[in-house]
Amino acid sequence: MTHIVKTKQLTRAYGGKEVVSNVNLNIKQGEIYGMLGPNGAGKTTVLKMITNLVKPTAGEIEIFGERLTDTSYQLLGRMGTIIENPIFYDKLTARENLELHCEYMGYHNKKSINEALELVNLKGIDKKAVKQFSLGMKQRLGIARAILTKPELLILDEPINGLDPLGIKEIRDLFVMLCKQYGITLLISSHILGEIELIADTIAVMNDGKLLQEVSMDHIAKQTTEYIEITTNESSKAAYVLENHLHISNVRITDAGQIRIYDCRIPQSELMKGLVMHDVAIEAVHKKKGSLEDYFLSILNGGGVVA
Ligand SMILES: Nc1ncnc2c1ncn2[C@@H]1O[C@H](COP(=O)(O)OP(=O)(O)OP(=O)(O)O)[C@@H](O)[C@H]1O
Repeated sequence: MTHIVKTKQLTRAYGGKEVVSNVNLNIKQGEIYGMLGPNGAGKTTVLKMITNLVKPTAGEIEIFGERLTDTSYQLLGRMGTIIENPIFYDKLTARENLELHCEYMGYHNKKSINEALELVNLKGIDKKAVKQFSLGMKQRLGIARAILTKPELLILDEPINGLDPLGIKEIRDLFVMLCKQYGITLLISSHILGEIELIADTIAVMNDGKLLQEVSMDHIAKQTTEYIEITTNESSKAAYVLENHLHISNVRITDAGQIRIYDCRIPQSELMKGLVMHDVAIEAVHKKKGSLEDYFLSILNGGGVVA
């Protein structure tokens, strides 16, 4: 599959300290690529390098198959971006802001303003001054501005910051639509897993300037392991019986005192029978699947999940 963005050993240092170290991203055409990591992980710096706002200390960036240089204006013209909070002329209306942007970009297709306003659901209030806009409306206007020139690649830094749940859903649906219907590749950063797990095709996990993992959501779905959870008031005794009498080795007691068995081949009826025979009172037995959150926490904590 063609890669829209590729970074090779991308590195940026400030005052001798690397805030992005040897990052290799591979963003495929037509996908939603989520960059996930806690505040300060280096996500914004990576996005700024990809959009030529910050120069790498070392490494290379390839966009649309071409190497990004100081003079890659054409490549940049094929992208739409929101890096940090979008800034507008507050006294001007939404439409006037978009008209100015078109002029600035040398893009003279006035029809696209209507289309963009419609896509982000701002058509009815395009004549309002931006200073009267809520944060969510400004965010949507930012997206309208970013898609105005019909970019092939949309780069959005924390686009869901500060939105309420309804606003988040609207924006999320918009992203999926832009990707699926318009074939736009989206690169989205976030520090909140829940914001991108529902839409991303691939996720890059960053921490402390490093890329810890680049992994497809399909792969993650297969990796999130199943386990059997037993609820009992006698967890130590239950664990002892499971290990020593039933010879099950992969047993863990959680902080909440529940027992987890990471081998789902053992029939639950057999487990219950064995425990009851050794006088362990059981309240419940369930088969469960590890959450995505567990998976990402294990990556951030240096867990051994390998893509
Ligand atoms: N211009 C700069 N000068 C010095 N340090 C900087 C500069 N820009 C970023 N940094 C530092 O680089 C590190 C990564 O910052 P960056 O903004 O890329 O992280 P982030 O993952 O986007 O987090 P956030 O969501 O908080 O923006 C931080 O420690 C930040 O303080």
